[in-house]
Amino acid sequence: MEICVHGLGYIGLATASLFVHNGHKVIGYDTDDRVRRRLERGEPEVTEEELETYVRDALDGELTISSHPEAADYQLICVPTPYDRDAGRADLQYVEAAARNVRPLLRADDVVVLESTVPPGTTATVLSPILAESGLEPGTDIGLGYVPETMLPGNAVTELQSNDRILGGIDADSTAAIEELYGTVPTGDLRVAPDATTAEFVKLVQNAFRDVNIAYANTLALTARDYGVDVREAIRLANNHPRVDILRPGPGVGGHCLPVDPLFFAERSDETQLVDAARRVNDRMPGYVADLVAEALGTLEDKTVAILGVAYKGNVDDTRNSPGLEIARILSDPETAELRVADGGMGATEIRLCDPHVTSPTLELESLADALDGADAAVLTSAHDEFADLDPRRVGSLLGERVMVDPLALMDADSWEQHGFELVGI
Ligand SMILES: NC(=O)c1ccc[n+]([C@@H]2O[C@H](COP(=O)([O-])OP(=O)(O)OC[C@H]3O[C@@H](n4cnc5c(N)ncnc54)[C@H](O)[C@@H]3O)[C@@H](O)[C@H]2O)c1
Ligand SMILES: CC(=O)N[C@@H]1[C@@H](OP(=O)(O)OP(=O)(O)OC[C@H]2O[C@@H](n3ccc(=O)[nH]c3=O)[C@H](O)[C@@H]2O)O[C@H](CO)[C@@H](O)[C@@H]1O
Repeated sequence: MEICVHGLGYIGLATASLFVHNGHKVIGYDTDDRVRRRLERGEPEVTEEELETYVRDALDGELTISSHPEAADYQLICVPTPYDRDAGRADLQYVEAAARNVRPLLRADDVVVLESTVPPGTTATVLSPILAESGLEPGTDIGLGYVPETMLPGNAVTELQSNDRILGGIDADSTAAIEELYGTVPTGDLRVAPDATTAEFVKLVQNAFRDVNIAYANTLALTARDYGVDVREAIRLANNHPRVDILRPGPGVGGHCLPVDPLFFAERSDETQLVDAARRVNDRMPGYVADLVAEALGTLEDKTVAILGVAYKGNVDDTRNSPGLEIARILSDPETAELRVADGGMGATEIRLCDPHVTSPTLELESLADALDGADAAVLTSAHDEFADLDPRRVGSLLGERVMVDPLALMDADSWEQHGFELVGI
């Protein structure tokens, strides 16, 4: 089957490659010239090793990069859907633009599939009317539906090929046509939703579930502190119950899915208080960690803090909504520092950032040794494998003061304390 994929970012490129690897011809279109040029040269901007090889193989095969979208049996839309905080809703401009690009290419019986994460109802009420302006009616003349992507950054290829797929068409024929396409690739089970809106809802349900569960763990961390209880030990014990499975507290929830997708629920419902509260709890965590740093140092005035990890989680290079960067921002803001430190530190704290996975041209990152050299405290904010092996002797010889803030509990507390460290956890 011929497929045209709109959007060749993290999801679109992986999806295009998945179909190529399973015998389809895929035309890949991205509005960004730079992205297209790199791909035409066979150089995807992908830092996950396995995914990079997977994409390169597809580019060597039947994945053709085009400067314009082309007619195809299936049009797959994998464009960004950011959250517009001022407007308080999803920004669907990229989905709408892709729909307008698809419109003139449509032929009877073609099928349009949206994979981007969207508020429930988007396929039926936003995408469908734009496509209908072609003169071909979705559900009657062409197929239309929604298939969310659920692969985990850091384990992309495995999950791309093994996760169950939810799919929902706007009518039974659309669903059947979408099932026919996704049935050709090795995934887990195909799970048919009653309609596209349910499939959209389920994607949000999964991410909000995780966000709420992490918020619960973070709430427990804050509460346990008031009772002098070790929260990780408490969660470990609680999780022995057959129906309890609490996640891990940490310095905050980053990435561009978990901090954003739950907000899409609120678009057409006033009943999202629990999900909204979870967002607030998780958003509070970087500030809480910054407070712990200030508390451990007594003052932030003239202090130097090394933030180890600006990626939003371990072993990835994505810095979107990164807790580490947010902690750095809070600590380096003199006004915030003044508010946060009992004896009123006024000078901006010097922040040194280090991350072995991030190669961002816009961030000044230092080597581990430079970041730690003479610093008053280190804060471990991404669970990179490289940090798990940190040697307290080496870190102690570099740091000015032996203060290690470890909100992810990566370090063995006993061993670091034996080396004279004040190890601050949550
Ligand atoms: N990254 C993830 O882990 C993940 C997982 C599941 C779902 N999603 C969802 O998938 C969607 C895409 O996310 P992503 O991470 O791939 O984004 P991305 O920013 O990595 O890539 C999106 C690409 O789409 C291109 N684009 C924008 N408008 C276009 C248009 N009209 N036509 C063609 N190309 C266009 C952009 O230039 C960009 O290269 C989002 O809705 C996201 O929420 C992401
Ligand atoms: C339901 C689900 O699983 N969805 C996944 C999610 O991918 P993700 O990479 O965003 O998810 P996480 O790995 O959970 O990380 C998020 C943040 O939460 C922090 N965290 C995590 C666990 C914990 O116990 N305590 C924490 O504090 C962690 O450090 C990081 O900052 O969304 C993608 C896009 O929709 C999906 O495709 C993908 O399936």
